[in-house]
Amino acid sequence: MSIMSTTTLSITNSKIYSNYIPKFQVTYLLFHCPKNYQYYNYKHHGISLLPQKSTISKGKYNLTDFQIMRTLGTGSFGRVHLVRSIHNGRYYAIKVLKKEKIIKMKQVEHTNDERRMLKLVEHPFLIRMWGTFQDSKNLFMVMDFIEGGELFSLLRRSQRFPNPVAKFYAAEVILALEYLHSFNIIYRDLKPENILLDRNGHIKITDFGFAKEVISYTWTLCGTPDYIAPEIISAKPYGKSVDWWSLGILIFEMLSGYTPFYSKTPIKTYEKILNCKINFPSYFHINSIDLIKRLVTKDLTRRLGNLSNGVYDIKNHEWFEEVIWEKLLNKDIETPYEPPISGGIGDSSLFDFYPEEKFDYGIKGEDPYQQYFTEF
Ligand SMILES: Nc1ncnc2c1ncn2[C@@H]1O[C@H](COP(=O)(O)OP(=O)(O)OP(=O)(O)O)[C@@H](O)[C@H]1O
Repeated sequence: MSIMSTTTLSITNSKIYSNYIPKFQVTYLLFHCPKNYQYYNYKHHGISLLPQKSTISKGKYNLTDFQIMRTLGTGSFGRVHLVRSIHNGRYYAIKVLKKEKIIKMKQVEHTNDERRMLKLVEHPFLIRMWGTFQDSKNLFMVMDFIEGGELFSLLRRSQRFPNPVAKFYAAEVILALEYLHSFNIIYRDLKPENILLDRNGHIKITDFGFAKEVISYTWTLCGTPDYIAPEIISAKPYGKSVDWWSLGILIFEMLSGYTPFYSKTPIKTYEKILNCKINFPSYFHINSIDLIKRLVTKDLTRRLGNLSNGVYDIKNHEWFEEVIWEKLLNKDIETPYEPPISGGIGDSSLFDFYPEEKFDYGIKGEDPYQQYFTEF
Protein backbone atom coordinates (compact mmCIF):
# COMPACT_ATOMS: atom_id res chain seq x y z
CA MET A 1 0.00 0.00 0.00
CA SER A 2 1.27 3.41 -0.76
CA ILE A 3 1.37 5.54 2.32
CA MET A 4 1.42 9.29 2.29
CA SER A 5 3.31 11.33 4.82
CA THR A 6 3.67 14.98 5.63
CA THR A 7 6.71 15.51 3.60
CA THR A 8 6.17 13.32 0.57
CA LEU A 9 2.65 14.50 -0.21
CA SER A 10 1.96 11.19 -1.91
CA ILE A 11 -1.59 9.89 -1.80
CA THR A 12 -2.73 6.99 0.29
CA ASN A 13 -5.08 4.42 -1.17
CA SER A 14 -6.70 3.59 2.15
CA LYS A 15 -10.49 3.95 2.09
CA ILE A 16 -10.63 6.15 5.13
CA TYR A 17 -8.01 8.44 3.76
CA SER A 18 -9.23 8.86 0.21
CA ASN A 19 -9.94 12.50 1.07
CA TYR A 20 -7.14 12.96 3.46
CA ILE A 21 -4.68 15.69 2.63
CA PRO A 22 -1.18 15.78 4.01
CA LYS A 23 -0.68 17.70 7.19
CA PHE A 24 1.49 20.61 6.21
CA GLN A 25 3.80 21.65 8.90
CA VAL A 26 4.44 24.90 10.63
CA THR A 27 6.19 26.58 7.83
CA TYR A 28 2.99 26.31 5.85
CA LEU A 29 1.19 27.90 8.72
CA LEU A 30 3.76 30.64 9.04
CA PHE A 31 3.03 31.81 5.56
CA HIS A 32 -0.73 31.49 5.86
CA CYS A 33 -1.37 33.29 9.08
CA PRO A 34 -3.57 36.25 9.93
CA LYS A 35 -2.26 39.62 8.79
CA ASN A 36 -0.06 41.51 11.22
CA TYR A 37 0.65 38.37 13.17
CA GLN A 38 3.85 38.89 15.11
CA TYR A 39 6.33 36.05 15.34
CA TYR A 40 8.29 36.38 18.45
CA ASN A 41 9.08 34.54 21.59
CA TYR A 42 8.91 35.84 25.04
CA LYS A 43 10.90 34.46 27.91
CA HIS A 44 10.66 35.40 31.56
CA HIS A 45 13.89 35.95 33.38
CA GLY A 46 13.75 32.45 34.85
CA ILE A 47 16.57 30.03 35.35
CA SER A 48 17.45 27.94 32.32
CA LEU A 49 17.97 24.26 32.98
CA LEU A 50 19.86 23.84 29.73
CA PRO A 51 23.60 24.06 29.30
CA GLN A 52 24.31 27.44 27.74
CA LYS A 53 27.27 26.11 25.76
CA SER A 54 27.01 23.07 23.55
CA THR A 55 28.37 19.82 24.95
CA ILE A 56 27.89 17.86 21.72
CA SER A 57 31.14 18.59 19.99
CA LYS A 58 30.96 20.52 16.82
CA GLY A 59 33.54 19.72 14.20
CA LYS A 60 33.95 16.19 15.60
CA TYR A 61 32.57 14.77 12.37
CA ASN A 62 32.66 15.80 8.77
CA LEU A 63 31.23 14.53 5.52
CA THR A 64 34.22 12.35 4.69
CA ASP A 65 33.49 10.26 7.80
CA PHE A 66 30.34 8.87 6.18
CA GLN A 67 29.19 7.04 3.11
CA ILE A 68 25.91 8.74 2.18
CA MET A 69 23.19 6.26 1.24
CA ARG A 70 19.48 6.46 0.45
CA THR A 71 17.00 9.10 1.59
CA LEU A 72 14.87 8.02 4.57
CA GLY A 73 12.62 11.04 4.65
CA THR A 74 12.30 14.55 3.36
CA GLY A 75 11.33 17.73 5.16
CA SER A 76 10.81 21.42 4.61
CA PHE A 77 14.51 22.27 4.60
CA GLY A 78 16.25 19.18 3.30
CA ARG A 79 16.30 15.44 3.76
CA VAL A 80 17.38 12.69 6.12
CA HIS A 81 19.86 10.12 4.76
CA LEU A 82 20.86 6.70 5.88
CA VAL A 83 24.66 6.84 6.19
CA ARG A 84 27.42 4.46 7.17
CA SER A 85 30.44 5.47 9.20
CA ILE A 86 33.62 4.64 7.33
CA HIS A 87 35.40 4.26 10.69
CA ASN A 88 33.20 1.87 12.65
CA GLY A 89 30.90 0.58 9.88
CA ARG A 90 27.80 1.56 11.90
CA TYR A 91 24.69 3.04 10.37
CA TYR A 92 23.42 6.48 11.33
CA ALA A 93 20.81 8.91 10.03
CA ILE A 94 22.03 12.33 8.96
CA LYS A 95 19.58 15.18 8.68
CA VAL A 96 20.70 17.70 6.07
CA LEU A 97 19.23 21.19 6.19
CA LYS A 98 19.72 23.75 3.45
CA LYS A 99 20.90 27.04 4.94
CA GLU A 100 19.31 29.12 2.21
CA LYS A 101 15.87 27.58 2.82
CA ILE A 102 16.16 28.07 6.58
CA ILE A 103 16.94 31.75 6.08
CA LYS A 104 14.16 32.24 3.51
CA MET A 105 11.59 30.62 5.81
CA LYS A 106 12.85 32.56 8.83
CA GLN A 107 13.65 29.43 10.77
CA VAL A 108 17.16 30.30 12.00
CA GLU A 109 16.15 30.43 15.64
CA HIS A 110 14.16 27.18 15.42
CA THR A 111 17.09 25.41 13.74
CA ASN A 112 19.57 26.54 16.38
CA ASP A 113 17.05 25.54 19.06
CA GLU A 114 16.70 22.10 17.48
CA ARG A 115 20.43 21.53 17.81
CA ARG A 116 20.50 22.96 21.31
CA MET A 117 17.62 20.78 22.50
CA LEU A 118 18.90 17.60 20.84
CA LYS A 119 22.36 17.93 22.30
CA LEU A 120 20.88 17.91 25.79
CA VAL A 121 18.26 15.21 25.73
CA GLU A 122 19.02 11.66 26.67
CA HIS A 123 15.99 9.47 27.12
CA PRO A 124 15.00 5.97 25.93
CA PHE A 125 12.14 7.38 23.86
CA LEU A 126 13.90 10.36 22.30
CA ILE A 127 16.22 10.37 19.31
CA ARG A 128 19.88 10.74 20.14
CA MET A 129 22.13 13.13 18.28
CA TRP A 130 25.86 12.48 18.13
CA GLY A 131 27.16 15.66 16.58
CA THR A 132 26.75 18.30 13.93
CA PHE A 133 28.83 19.88 11.20
CA GLN A 134 28.32 22.16 8.22
CA ASP A 135 29.60 23.05 4.79
CA SER A 136 29.06 26.26 2.87
CA LYS A 137 25.46 25.36 1.91
CA ASN A 138 24.15 22.81 4.41
CA LEU A 139 23.89 21.90 8.07
CA PHE A 140 24.27 18.24 9.10
CA MET A 141 22.99 16.48 12.23
CA VAL A 142 24.25 12.97 12.96
CA MET A 143 21.65 10.83 14.76
CA ASP A 144 21.02 7.18 15.53
CA PHE A 145 19.34 5.36 12.66
CA ILE A 146 15.96 4.08 13.87
CA GLU A 147 15.12 1.10 11.67
CA GLY A 148 11.44 0.44 12.35
CA GLY A 149 9.99 3.31 10.29
CA GLU A 150 7.37 5.86 11.26
CA LEU A 151 4.41 5.12 13.55
CA PHE A 152 2.52 7.00 10.87
CA SER A 153 3.17 4.28 8.28
CA LEU A 154 2.19 1.54 10.71
CA LEU A 155 -1.02 3.37 11.56
CA ARG A 156 -1.98 3.89 7.90
CA ARG A 157 -1.29 0.23 7.15
CA SER A 158 -3.33 -0.86 10.18
CA GLN A 159 -6.06 1.78 9.56
CA ARG A 160 -6.46 2.04 13.33
CA PHE A 161 -4.91 0.58 16.47
CA PRO A 162 -6.72 -1.58 19.03
CA ASN A 163 -7.12 0.05 22.45
CA PRO A 164 -4.07 -1.62 24.11
CA VAL A 165 -1.78 -0.79 21.19
CA ALA A 166 -2.75 2.90 21.18
CA LYS A 167 -2.35 2.90 24.96
CA PHE A 168 1.18 1.47 24.74
CA TYR A 169 2.41 4.11 22.30
CA ALA A 170 0.60 6.92 24.14
CA ALA A 171 2.18 5.84 27.43
CA GLU A 172 5.71 5.90 25.96
CA VAL A 173 4.99 9.33 24.46
CA ILE A 174 3.87 10.57 27.90
CA LEU A 175 7.17 9.51 29.48
CA ALA A 176 9.09 11.33 26.74
CA LEU A 177 7.01 14.52 27.15
CA GLU A 178 7.30 14.34 30.94
CA TYR A 179 11.08 14.24 30.56
CA LEU A 180 11.15 17.16 28.11
CA HIS A 181 8.83 19.25 30.26
CA SER A 182 11.07 18.65 33.27
CA PHE A 183 13.69 20.66 31.36
CA ASN A 184 11.08 23.28 30.42
CA ILE A 185 11.21 22.07 26.83
CA ILE A 186 7.95 22.19 24.89
CA TYR A 187 8.01 19.78 21.95
CA ARG A 188 5.25 21.40 19.84
CA ASP A 189 5.14 18.96 16.95
CA LEU A 190 3.68 15.73 18.25
CA LYS A 191 2.20 13.60 15.43
CA PRO A 192 2.65 10.04 14.16
CA GLU A 193 5.13 11.14 11.47
CA ASN A 194 7.58 12.24 14.17
CA ILE A 195 7.37 9.02 16.14
CA LEU A 196 9.75 6.33 14.91
CA LEU A 197 9.85 2.71 16.03
CA ASP A 198 13.11 1.05 16.97
CA ARG A 199 13.90 -2.56 16.04
CA ASN A 200 12.07 -3.84 19.12
CA GLY A 201 9.01 -1.67 18.59
CA HIS A 202 9.67 1.05 21.19
CA ILE A 203 9.14 4.63 20.16
CA LYS A 204 11.77 7.28 19.43
CA ILE A 205 10.52 10.80 18.97
CA THR A 206 12.44 12.63 16.28
CA ASP A 207 12.32 16.12 14.70
CA PHE A 208 13.04 18.69 17.36
CA GLY A 209 12.53 21.48 14.80
CA PHE A 210 9.99 23.21 17.05
CA ALA A 211 11.22 22.13 20.44
CA LYS A 212 11.92 25.13 22.59
CA GLU A 213 12.98 25.91 26.10
CA VAL A 214 10.17 28.00 27.50
CA ILE A 215 10.34 28.97 31.12
CA SER A 216 6.89 30.50 31.24
CA TYR A 217 5.04 31.33 28.02
CA THR A 218 5.71 31.72 24.36
CA TRP A 219 3.66 33.13 21.48
CA THR A 220 5.25 31.59 18.40
CA LEU A 221 2.73 30.27 15.92
CA CYS A 222 3.91 26.79 15.02
CA GLY A 223 2.84 23.16 14.86
CA THR A 224 0.92 21.05 12.37
CA PRO A 225 -2.68 22.20 11.75
CA ASP A 226 -4.51 19.04 12.86
CA TYR A 227 -2.50 18.93 16.08
CA ILE A 228 -2.36 22.61 17.03
CA ALA A 229 -3.92 23.72 20.31
CA PRO A 230 -6.58 26.46 20.23
CA GLU A 231 -4.51 28.85 22.34
CA ILE A 232 -1.82 28.80 19.63
CA ILE A 233 -4.37 29.57 16.91
CA SER A 234 -5.87 32.43 18.88
CA ALA A 235 -2.41 33.90 19.41
CA LYS A 236 -2.55 33.66 23.17
CA PRO A 237 0.54 33.08 25.28
CA TYR A 238 0.96 29.35 25.76
CA GLY A 239 3.12 26.82 27.58
CA LYS A 240 3.68 23.09 27.97
CA SER A 241 -0.04 22.35 27.96
CA VAL A 242 -0.08 22.52 24.13
CA ASP A 243 1.78 19.19 24.10
CA TRP A 244 -0.97 17.61 26.23
CA TRP A 245 -3.60 18.83 23.76
CA SER A 246 -1.60 17.20 20.95
CA LEU A 247 -1.37 14.00 22.98
CA GLY A 248 -5.19 13.90 23.05
CA ILE A 249 -5.28 14.33 19.26
CA LEU A 250 -2.66 11.60 18.85
CA ILE A 251 -4.65 9.16 20.99
CA PHE A 252 -7.78 9.92 18.97
CA GLU A 253 -5.92 9.42 15.68
CA MET A 254 -4.35 6.14 16.82
CA LEU A 255 -7.74 4.76 17.89
CA SER A 256 -9.70 5.94 14.85
CA GLY A 257 -7.22 6.37 11.99
CA TYR A 258 -8.11 10.03 11.49
CA THR A 259 -7.74 13.27 13.41
CA PRO A 260 -10.81 14.72 15.16
CA PHE A 261 -10.69 18.15 13.49
CA TYR A 262 -9.66 17.02 10.04
CA SER A 263 -10.75 19.32 7.19
CA LYS A 264 -9.70 19.88 3.63
CA THR A 265 -8.10 23.22 4.38
CA PRO A 266 -6.07 24.34 7.40
CA ILE A 267 -8.40 27.31 7.94
CA LYS A 268 -11.40 25.00 8.30
CA THR A 269 -9.39 22.78 10.63
CA TYR A 270 -8.63 25.81 12.82
CA GLU A 271 -12.34 26.68 12.93
CA LYS A 272 -13.13 23.16 14.09
CA ILE A 273 -10.35 23.29 16.68
CA LEU A 274 -11.74 26.54 18.07
CA ASN A 275 -15.24 24.99 18.21
CA CYS A 276 -13.71 21.94 19.89
CA LYS A 277 -16.58 19.54 19.21
CA ILE A 278 -15.42 15.95 18.89
CA ASN A 279 -17.50 13.12 17.45
CA PHE A 280 -16.34 9.89 19.03
CA PRO A 281 -16.77 6.67 17.06
CA SER A 282 -18.95 4.16 18.90
CA TYR A 283 -16.11 1.64 19.23
CA PHE A 284 -14.03 3.97 21.47
CA HIS A 285 -13.65 2.70 25.03
CA ILE A 286 -15.41 4.93 27.55
CA ASN A 287 -12.13 5.59 29.42
CA SER A 288 -10.37 6.69 26.26
CA ILE A 289 -13.23 9.12 25.53
CA ASP A 290 -12.94 10.56 29.01
CA LEU A 291 -9.17 11.01 28.71
CA ILE A 292 -9.36 12.58 25.26
CA LYS A 293 -12.07 15.00 26.42
CA ARG A 294 -9.90 16.03 29.34
CA LEU A 295 -6.86 16.61 27.14
CA VAL A 296 -8.59 18.13 24.12
CA THR A 297 -10.30 20.88 26.04
CA LYS A 298 -9.96 24.60 25.41
CA ASP A 299 -10.27 25.29 29.12
CA LEU A 300 -6.70 25.39 30.39
CA THR A 301 -7.90 25.25 33.99
CA ARG A 302 -9.30 21.79 33.24
CA ARG A 303 -6.80 20.33 30.77
CA LEU A 304 -5.02 17.33 32.26
CA GLY A 305 -1.27 17.82 32.47
CA ASN A 306 -1.80 21.50 33.17
CA LEU A 307 -3.27 21.14 36.66
CA SER A 308 -1.55 21.08 40.03
CA ASN A 309 -0.73 17.35 39.77
CA GLY A 310 0.87 17.87 36.36
CA VAL A 311 1.54 14.71 34.37
CA TYR A 312 0.36 12.48 37.24
CA ASP A 313 -3.26 13.31 36.44
CA ILE A 314 -2.67 11.73 33.02
CA LYS A 315 -0.62 8.77 34.26
CA ASN A 316 -3.23 8.02 36.92
CA HIS A 317 -6.17 8.23 34.55
CA GLU A 318 -8.34 5.07 34.33
CA TRP A 319 -7.38 4.49 30.71
CA PHE A 320 -3.79 3.85 31.87
CA GLU A 321 -4.86 1.78 34.86
CA GLU A 322 -2.82 -1.30 33.96
CA VAL A 323 0.32 0.58 32.90
CA ILE A 324 3.31 0.06 35.17
CA TRP A 325 5.19 3.23 34.40
CA GLU A 326 8.58 2.23 35.86
CA LYS A 327 8.59 -0.99 33.83
CA LEU A 328 7.65 0.91 30.72
CA LEU A 329 10.51 3.36 31.21
CA ASN A 330 12.91 0.43 31.57
CA LYS A 331 11.50 -1.08 28.36
CA ASP A 332 10.49 -4.00 30.47
CA ILE A 333 7.09 -4.35 28.81
CA GLU A 334 6.51 -6.34 25.65
CA THR A 335 5.92 -4.14 22.62
CA PRO A 336 2.73 -4.69 20.61
CA TYR A 337 4.54 -4.86 17.28
CA GLU A 338 8.06 -5.80 16.26
CA PRO A 339 9.07 -4.22 12.97
CA PRO A 340 10.04 -6.90 10.41
CA ILE A 341 13.68 -5.94 9.96
CA SER A 342 14.75 -8.95 8.01
CA GLY A 343 17.76 -7.50 6.23
CA GLY A 344 19.84 -7.11 9.40
CA ILE A 345 21.58 -3.98 10.62
CA GLY A 346 21.17 -1.07 8.22
CA ASP A 347 17.95 -2.49 6.71
CA SER A 348 15.84 0.52 5.68
CA SER A 349 13.06 -1.37 3.89
CA LEU A 350 10.42 -0.02 6.28
CA PHE A 351 10.92 3.52 4.98
CA ASP A 352 9.11 4.87 1.94
CA PHE A 353 11.21 5.64 -1.13
CA TYR A 354 11.92 9.20 -2.12
CA PRO A 355 13.35 10.44 -5.40
CA GLU A 356 17.06 11.01 -4.92
CA GLU A 357 18.65 14.22 -6.13
CA LYS A 358 22.19 15.28 -6.91
CA PHE A 359 23.76 16.37 -3.64
CA ASP A 360 25.43 19.71 -3.17
CA TYR A 361 27.10 18.42 0.00
CA GLY A 362 30.69 19.19 0.93
CA ILE A 363 31.10 22.19 -1.33
CA LYS A 364 33.71 24.58 -0.02
CA GLY A 365 33.37 28.22 -0.84
CA GLU A 366 31.83 31.46 0.20
CA ASP A 367 29.18 31.13 2.89
CA PRO A 368 26.93 34.18 3.13
CA TYR A 369 25.05 32.65 6.10
CA GLN A 370 28.03 31.75 8.25
CA GLN A 371 27.12 34.07 11.11
CA TYR A 372 23.71 32.43 11.66
CA PHE A 373 24.86 28.90 12.45
CA THR A 374 28.02 29.26 14.50
CA GLU A 375 27.05 26.39 16.85
CA PHE A 376 27.01 23.78 14.09
N1 LIG B 1 17.01 9.14 13.19
C1 LIG B 1 16.25 8.74 12.19
N2 LIG B 1 16.25 7.46 11.77
C2 LIG B 1 15.48 7.06 10.75
N3 LIG B 1 14.68 7.89 10.05
C3 LIG B 1 14.63 9.17 10.40
C4 LIG B 1 15.41 9.68 11.49
N4 LIG B 1 15.15 11.00 11.62
C5 LIG B 1 14.26 11.30 10.67
N5 LIG B 1 13.95 10.21 9.93
C6 LIG B 1 13.00 10.16 8.79
O1 LIG B 1 13.06 11.39 8.08
C7 LIG B 1 11.79 12.05 8.12
C8 LIG B 1 12.03 13.55 8.17
O2 LIG B 1 12.73 13.88 9.36
P1 LIG B 1 12.40 15.20 10.16
O3 LIG B 1 10.94 15.21 10.46
O4 LIG B 1 13.35 15.31 11.29
O5 LIG B 1 12.76 16.26 9.04
P2 LIG B 1 12.22 17.71 8.85
O6 LIG B 1 13.09 18.33 7.79
O7 LIG B 1 12.17 18.42 10.16
O8 LIG B 1 10.77 17.42 8.32
P3 LIG B 1 9.51 18.33 8.46
O9 LIG B 1 9.73 19.54 7.64
O10 LIG B 1 8.40 17.43 7.96
O11 LIG B 1 9.43 18.58 9.92
C9 LIG B 1 11.12 11.48 9.37
O12 LIG B 1 9.72 11.58 9.30
C10 LIG B 1 11.60 10.01 9.32
O13 LIG B 1 10.85 9.26 8.40
